[in-house]
Amino acid sequence: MSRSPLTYLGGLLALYLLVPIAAFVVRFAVSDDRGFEAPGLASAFWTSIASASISTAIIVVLGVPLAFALARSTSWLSRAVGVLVQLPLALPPVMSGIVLIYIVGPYTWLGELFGGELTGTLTGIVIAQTFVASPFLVIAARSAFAALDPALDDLAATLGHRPLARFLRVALPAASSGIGAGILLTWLRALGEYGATVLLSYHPYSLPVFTSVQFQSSGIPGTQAPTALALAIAIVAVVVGLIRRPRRKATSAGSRGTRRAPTIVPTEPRAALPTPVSFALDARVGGFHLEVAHRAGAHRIAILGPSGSGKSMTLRALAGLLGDRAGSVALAGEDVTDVSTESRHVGYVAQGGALLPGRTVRQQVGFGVGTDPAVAAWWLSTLHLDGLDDRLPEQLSGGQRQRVALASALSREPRVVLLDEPFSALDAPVREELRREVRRLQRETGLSTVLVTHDPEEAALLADEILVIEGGKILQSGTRGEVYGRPASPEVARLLGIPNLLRGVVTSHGAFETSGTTVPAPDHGLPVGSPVLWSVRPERLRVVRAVPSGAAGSEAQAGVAATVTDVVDLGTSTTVTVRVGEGTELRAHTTDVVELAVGEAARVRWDPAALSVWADAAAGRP
Ligand SMILES: Nc1ncnc2c1ncn2[C@@H]1O[C@H](COP(=O)(O)OP(=O)(O)OP(=O)(O)O)[C@@H](O)[C@H]1O
Repeated sequence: MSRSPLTYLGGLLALYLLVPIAAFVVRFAVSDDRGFEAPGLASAFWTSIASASISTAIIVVLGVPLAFALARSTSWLSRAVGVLVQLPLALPPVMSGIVLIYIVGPYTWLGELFGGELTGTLTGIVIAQTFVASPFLVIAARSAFAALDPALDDLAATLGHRPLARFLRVALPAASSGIGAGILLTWLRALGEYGATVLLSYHPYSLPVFTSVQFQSSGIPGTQAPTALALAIAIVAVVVGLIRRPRRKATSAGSRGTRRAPTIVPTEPRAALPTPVSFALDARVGGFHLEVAHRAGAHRIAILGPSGSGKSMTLRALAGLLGDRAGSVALAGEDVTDVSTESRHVGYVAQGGALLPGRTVRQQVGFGVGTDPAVAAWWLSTLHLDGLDDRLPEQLSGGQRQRVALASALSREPRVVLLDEPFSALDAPVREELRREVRRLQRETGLSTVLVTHDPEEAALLADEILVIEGGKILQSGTRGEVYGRPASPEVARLLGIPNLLRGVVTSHGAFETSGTTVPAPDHGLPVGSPVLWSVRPERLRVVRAVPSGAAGSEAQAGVAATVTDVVDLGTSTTVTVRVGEGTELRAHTTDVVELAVGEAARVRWDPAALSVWADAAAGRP
């Protein structure tokens, strides 16, 4: 162990906490009369056990829903309630007893209603303990609920589960370890409660009150037995709290023994009808305004945009997760704006592929309301998940998790699947494999998809229609060919990842000048002298070795003179960077064998029709 000052400081506190207990244990061990025969001890012990258990049960039933509500809401009311319910922690317990007397004392309205039975009884002890111990559970459970991934609730909603089912079947199990620790702490606090109890119910004696009475009547020796009992309970409780549920191990198909799941014959889902998604969204979340509209012509669309552009928000709105005020949504022409998420029959694979904690792969894919187990089994097999049925999420690789998330969404036979950057966290080979898998499913099962991505290649691979968005607004939408072939603006070209985005000035209707070089271009209709931005896709450029002027015909001299500045061999293709004119760089991409070297003179050629040209608004001229 390191001997830093921190170790000594921490050790000092540990000693301070342990030495008194050790001193008591030594005295207790050598004592002749430990006082276990004292009248009233057993009754005080059982009174404390019973009252602490009853008050903990009350706190759990009422406190867990309260903690859930506090964790989910960000309203000022919820924040205020969150602070107020912690007050009994800050109030000295005796004062808690005093404030309680104002409500349940024998001469209050409530006290009289119950014939004075709310004080001086077991009920009184329970009331005192419940008041003092509640904050322990509420704080622990609220933290446990707040730590849950909100995507789990969205996932369960899109799988058809209503709010109460989501609370009971998703949130509660996922937060159970934090809540369990809170329950233990609450029970121990209730058991040890003295200050409020002594004011509300001096009789019957609880263990702490009995100990105090013993101390006053017979001094320290009479307190040994109750103290030893309390210490034993505390030790047992701490040990119970430390025991972790054994982690379930993955079991192979052959090792499940007699508890094998019934064999299900996989059944292919019904043929899916192409479901184009049209929408007109207008939603504000925080300070962000999403205003996007699209009338779909295809049933495979991609939403492409930079981080924070509103892609996920669009997908959440399509799933109904932003409520019906977020704008209108139609699936295959049918207006579903007023249809709740649970009934929309839209599959949703959240960013990172959220899976339900503590549930096996088989349970995950069968979790959707109304899911046919045979169809779920078919998707497990189709997505190559055979043999992983009994694995828990943490026992899966990233690619397997993503497949399970997809299988869960598909098993409910949704009309359309919303995929939020489904492959972003995967390494290149797995990403490539899964993309091909989804593409195959689109082709073979007629799967309708809305894909969110910031990867132009992925969008092109998995969608026929592309929406490019930025800042919550659509920059361009259209077919893949339209968007990729003719980016509507320099911003779109940038988001499509086209590296050759350059400035120039129009010199004639078929050309402009960039860095002292004349660039052949399509007839753009801009007046001579206009500043322009232009771009050309790297794969549309061809770089060839320069031949000495006069050594060959005009064919060899075609294109623009350039110098090779970099050659990157990517294995199956090559990227060549060249400098043209006074420092402008162009990047070319080719699958041909490249024999050029850095520093070599070259000529770069392109079909003028391959250039996109825009008036450079930023230059302040038309
Ligand atoms: N609950 C929220 N409260 C306030 N602002 C939010 C909330 N959720 C999202 N935003 C903001 O809305 C904008 C759009 O968020 P969104 O998650 O849709 O972006 P995105 O395009 O999916 O980004 P990324 O690619 O990084 O996931 C962001 O600026 C984000 O900060």
